[in-house]
Amino acid sequence: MLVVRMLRPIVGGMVRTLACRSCTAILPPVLPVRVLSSSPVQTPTDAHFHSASSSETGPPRVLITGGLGQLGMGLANLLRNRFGKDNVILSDIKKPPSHVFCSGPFVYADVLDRQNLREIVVNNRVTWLLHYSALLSAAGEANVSLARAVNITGLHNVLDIAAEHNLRLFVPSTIGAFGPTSPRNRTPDLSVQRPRTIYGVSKVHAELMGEYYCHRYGLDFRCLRYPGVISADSQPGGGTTDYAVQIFHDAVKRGKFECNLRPSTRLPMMYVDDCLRATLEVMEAPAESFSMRTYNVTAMSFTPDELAQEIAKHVPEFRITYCVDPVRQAIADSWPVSLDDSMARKDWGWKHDFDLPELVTTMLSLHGCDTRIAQAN
Ligand SMILES: NC(=O)C1=CN([C@@H]2O[C@H](COP(=O)(O)OP(=O)(O)OC[C@H]3O[C@@H](n4cnc5c(N)ncnc54)[C@H](O)[C@@H]3O)[C@@H](O)[C@H]2O)C=CC1
Ligand SMILES: CC(=O)[C@H](N)C(=O)O
Repeated sequence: MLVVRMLRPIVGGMVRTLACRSCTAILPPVLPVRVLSSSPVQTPTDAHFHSASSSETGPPRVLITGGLGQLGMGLANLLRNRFGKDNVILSDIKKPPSHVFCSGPFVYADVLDRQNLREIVVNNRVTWLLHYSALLSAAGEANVSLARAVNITGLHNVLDIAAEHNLRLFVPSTIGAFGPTSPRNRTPDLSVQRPRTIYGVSKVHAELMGEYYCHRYGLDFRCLRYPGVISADSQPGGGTTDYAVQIFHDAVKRGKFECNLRPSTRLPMMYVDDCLRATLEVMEAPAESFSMRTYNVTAMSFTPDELAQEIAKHVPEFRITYCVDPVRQAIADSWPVSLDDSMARKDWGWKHDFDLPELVTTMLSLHGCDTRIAQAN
C-alpha cells in the first residue's frame, strides 16, 4: 500500500510553506506529500526526514559547530545571554580552554561524523543549529582535500540532520562566494558567482544546497554572506582578511605591522558585534519577512592603507610595511570591494552600528590602548 504523509504542517487547510516569498513565486511549489513506501521516487535520505513539527515552545536549544574558532565563542556568549546558558551548546574538534569549558555546555563534535552529530542533536533536543565549522580561504588553499571534506561533506551531514530533525539551520557564507567575474562594486545578492577558491566553491555549494533543501523539504535554512570579520578576543583561522585583525594587536604591542596584502586592497569588513547581532536577528526574523534565504550583509569597506591611517590617528608612532603574500593577494583581488546589502536592510531591518572610526577606537581600547591619550599627542 502506498503511504503518504504531509511533508509540512497544514495550517488552516493550507500547506504552510517555510520557503521565502520570492522562492515560492519563482519556483513551482514543492510537492506537499512525501512517499514513504518503496516507491521509486523515494530516496533513502528522504525517508528519514520527519514532518515538520512547529510545536516547540520556549527558547531554542542551540548547537554551534566549529565553535572554537574566531566567531563561535562570541556567538555562544550572545545566544547564552538571550536564551540561557544551558540552552546553547558549543562544539568543536579542538580541546576548549578552561574558561570556555566552564562558561557553558561544550561537546566534541566532528561534522564529518554524522552519527555522532545526530546523537548530539537528539540527546540534547536541539532546535537551532549554527554551522560554523569550515576551513577559511587561505587555509583551504593550503589543504584542498580537507577543505572539501569539512566544507562540503560536513555541510551535507549538517543539512541532512537539520532536515531529519526539523531544525532551523544557519550557515554563514562569505564575500569569498563571489569571484573575479562577479560585479566588484556594491555586489548584489544575486549575481555571477564563479569563485576561484575551494572555500568559495564550497560556500556557493552551501548556499545552493541550503536553498534547495528549503524548497524541496521545507528546511528552515538561513544564510548571511559575511564580509571580513574583525574581533579582539579570538584569533582568526586562516583567512585573507586576517590582516585586519592582527594589525590592532601589533599596533598596540609593537607599534608596527607587516601587512600581507597590498596597501590599496579594498575589501568589505564588519566588526564582530555587528556580525553576531546580524546572525541573531536573521535567526529570529519571521520566515515571512524573507524574500530570499541568502543575504549579503556589510558595514564598511577599507584598504590596509586607510586602516593604518585611522590607527595612526590614535597611535602616532604606528608604522605599516608590506610583504605581499601572492596567494592571499590573488584571493583578495578576486573578491568584491563592497557589497550591496540593501535587501537585508529592507526585508528584516539589518543595520550596522560600527563604521571605520568606531571600529578602530573599539579595537584599540580592547587591546588596552588608551585612545584618548594618544589622540591628545
Ligand atoms: N571570520 C571571518 O571573517 C568570516 C567567517 N565566515 C564564516 O563563519 C564561520 C566561522 O568562521 P571563523 O570562526 O572565523 O572560522 P575559524 O577558522 O576560526 O573556525 C572554524 C572552526 O571549525 C573547526 N573545525 C574544523 N574542522 C572541523 C570538523 N571536522 N568538525 C568540527 N569542527 C571543525 C575548527 O577547529 C575551528 O575551530 C565559517 O563558516 C566561516 O566560513 C564567513 C565570512 C567571514
Ligand atoms: C572573508 C572570509 O570569509 C574569511 N575571513 C577569509 O578571509 O577567508
